[in-house]
Amino acid sequence: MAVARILFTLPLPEPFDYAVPEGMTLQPGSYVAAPVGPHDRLGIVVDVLGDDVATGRKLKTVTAVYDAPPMGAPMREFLAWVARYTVTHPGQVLAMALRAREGLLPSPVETRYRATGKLPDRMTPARQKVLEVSRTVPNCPDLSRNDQLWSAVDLASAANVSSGVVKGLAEAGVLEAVELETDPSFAIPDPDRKGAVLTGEQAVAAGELKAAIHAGGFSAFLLDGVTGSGKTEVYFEAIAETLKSDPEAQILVLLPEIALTQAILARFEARFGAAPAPWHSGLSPKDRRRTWREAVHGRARIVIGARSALFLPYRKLRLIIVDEEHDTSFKQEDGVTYHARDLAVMRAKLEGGQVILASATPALETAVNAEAGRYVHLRLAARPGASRLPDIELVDLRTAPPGKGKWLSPVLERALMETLANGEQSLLFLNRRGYAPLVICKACGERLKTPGTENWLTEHRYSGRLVCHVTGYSIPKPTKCPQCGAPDSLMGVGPGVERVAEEVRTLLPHARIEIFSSDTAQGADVTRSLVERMERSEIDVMIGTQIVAKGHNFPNLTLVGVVDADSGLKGGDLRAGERTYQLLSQVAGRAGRAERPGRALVQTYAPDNPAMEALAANDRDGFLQIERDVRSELVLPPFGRLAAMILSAPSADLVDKAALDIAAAAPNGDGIEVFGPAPAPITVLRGRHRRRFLVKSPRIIDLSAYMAAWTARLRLPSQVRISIDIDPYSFL
Ligand SMILES: Nc1ncnc2c1ncn2[C@@H]1O[C@H](COP(=O)(O)OP(=O)(O)OP(=O)(O)O)[C@@H](O)[C@H]1O
Ligand SMILES: [Zn+2]
Repeated sequence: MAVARILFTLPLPEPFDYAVPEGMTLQPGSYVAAPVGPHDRLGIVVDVLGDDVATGRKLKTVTAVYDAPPMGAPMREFLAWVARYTVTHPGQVLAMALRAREGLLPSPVETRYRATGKLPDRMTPARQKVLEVSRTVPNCPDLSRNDQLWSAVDLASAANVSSGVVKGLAEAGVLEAVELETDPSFAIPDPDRKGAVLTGEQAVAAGELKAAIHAGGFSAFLLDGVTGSGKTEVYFEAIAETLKSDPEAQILVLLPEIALTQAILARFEARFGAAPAPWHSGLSPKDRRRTWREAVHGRARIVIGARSALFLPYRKLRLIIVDEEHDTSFKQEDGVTYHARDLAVMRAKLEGGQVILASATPALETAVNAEAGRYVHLRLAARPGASRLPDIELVDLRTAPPGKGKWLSPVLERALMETLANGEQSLLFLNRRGYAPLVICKACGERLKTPGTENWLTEHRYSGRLVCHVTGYSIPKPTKCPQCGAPDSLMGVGPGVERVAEEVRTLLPHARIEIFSSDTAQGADVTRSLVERMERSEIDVMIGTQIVAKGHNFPNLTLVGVVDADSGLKGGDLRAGERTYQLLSQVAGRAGRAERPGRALVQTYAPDNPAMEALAANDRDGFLQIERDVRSELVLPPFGRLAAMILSAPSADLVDKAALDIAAAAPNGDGIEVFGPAPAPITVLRGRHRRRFLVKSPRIIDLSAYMAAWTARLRLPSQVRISIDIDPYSFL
């Protein structure tokens, strides 16, 4: 009797041995169910051993094996690598790969009906009505995909008859029952359809990618092109080449904020004649199960998704594209913390495929890797056709301040009026949702916060509520101060998009104005309609948060105004300058994407900040050079390593006491510095008080191993939880 070593989707430190029953064939990667305690649990086989291992042991037996292609060795290696790197149990990482386990079962089927063309021997008015509604669908091989077929219930209700009539017609052979898969396969993309005629430099970049795909084996590329230079068109060529080179190849495209950028799906469909398989947190359980199953069986050829799509167990992943690779939403901060860009490179390496990191403003980490020759550096310096990069001007708010109670300086006001007069569109960017980011009491000075935390409440006029953007806590706006009881004393301070919209309405009373933020664009339909109206020039001024910054092509947009360029520079974040530069050049890059030239006006109180100077001079490489010098001087990433340990407990006392014990247990290590404990970036989250240690080391040190050794020594009360964040992105 063989023995299977099984890793479960549970936070357990190691796999367990089980007896394989007679007649069951397992191999490494097989998906199985086996008893753990009183229940059957899902797991994968990591190894199959001979019967000598079973000798003298009483083993439980594997219950069932699922009918799915076993998880491949590169994927299993990937999961093990991630567990080690992120200092988590392998079973927890496995659970991320098996998020839609219902996809292990075949698609459910439902019975639908087609009219065969045969007429009933006896016609009645009720039967007549059914025949009028139902369609005569020819019995072709593709029938199982046909969504024009009716279910019995729908057909009966559309014909306004009882379902007995439908049943009778089916028995008489007039209608035929067809079993339809509830989760059909995705249409197969066609790589031979015509793409754009590439410009010279686009063709050079595409040529290098195709050559690498043709040669096979791991390679990594930085596709570095200014906004609107056609990076998407270039990676479409790489996708087409991959599809052509291997009839089973699968391609993963990672995009930030995928749920919000529906336009890209339409672009894929136009290019390949088939919509890609989507994967993101907004999918229904049914769609999730469908994409998961199709990825596992290798039938989803192009998957486009958010960071977690990297953990799908593809059957044959050949190419990964990380679009907007600098985007911080690729960093997962909750649970198993990881950066999808870094993991994408590792996954491609283990799969022996290619990875393309695309950006107009690469992360410093990526730029350094490209310079060191670890990535092939492909550049696109120009926009195709008549389109030019926008001029970026800084508006010094110290010398040209907005009027009292306003947020737009006279320079920006004039530009908005001119743009409207020219029949062109403007975009105002402000990364603050709601009306005002802070509410204070005029009588007593109280700042309204989420109870038990230091998080300010944001005023939302649209909904009449005060909302905490960190915890989600929200209340109707009180009519009197909760602290001193003064009536009508609460006042919103600072600008949010709603307040800026109010100001623009006063300035341009006849303009069509819309707010685009995650509050107004709830759901894919609303988002799509906003984007389409903007594309068709049915909106004159759009006021948006960072969700407008990415991916959109608005041909008639010629003015971008950045309301508060400095907001991202506050706080002691290691990447604050870099992030500000990236976000602002991306927003500015929305202007002038078609024939008409665009410009960007950037309001700032810090025009001599290096990020602002570089932005105005369009000197990205100069900016990266300064960042690089600072970080290498301070031995910060990518020239050194950082890790955080976050501990939390239900009370401040408990967490502070645990922090002392944890500090005392920190192992000594050459060149390793431990800072803290300090309050974590979010001090109180879901009722738990949080503290943080920050660990810094030179590059050559295996910081994951250090953190693992540290946590292994700890014996903590059960109410105290710790989590490790290797290469953290949130500070203070
Ligand atoms: N060779 C070409 N011929 C015609 N149109 C092109 C060509 N290359 C790009 N375009 C068009 O130019 C616009 C910008 O291209 P694309 O979106 O691929 O650029 P991008 O570099 O990915 O932009 P961003 O940095 O904003 O994401 C698109 O509308 C695209 O269809
Ligand atoms: Zn008060």
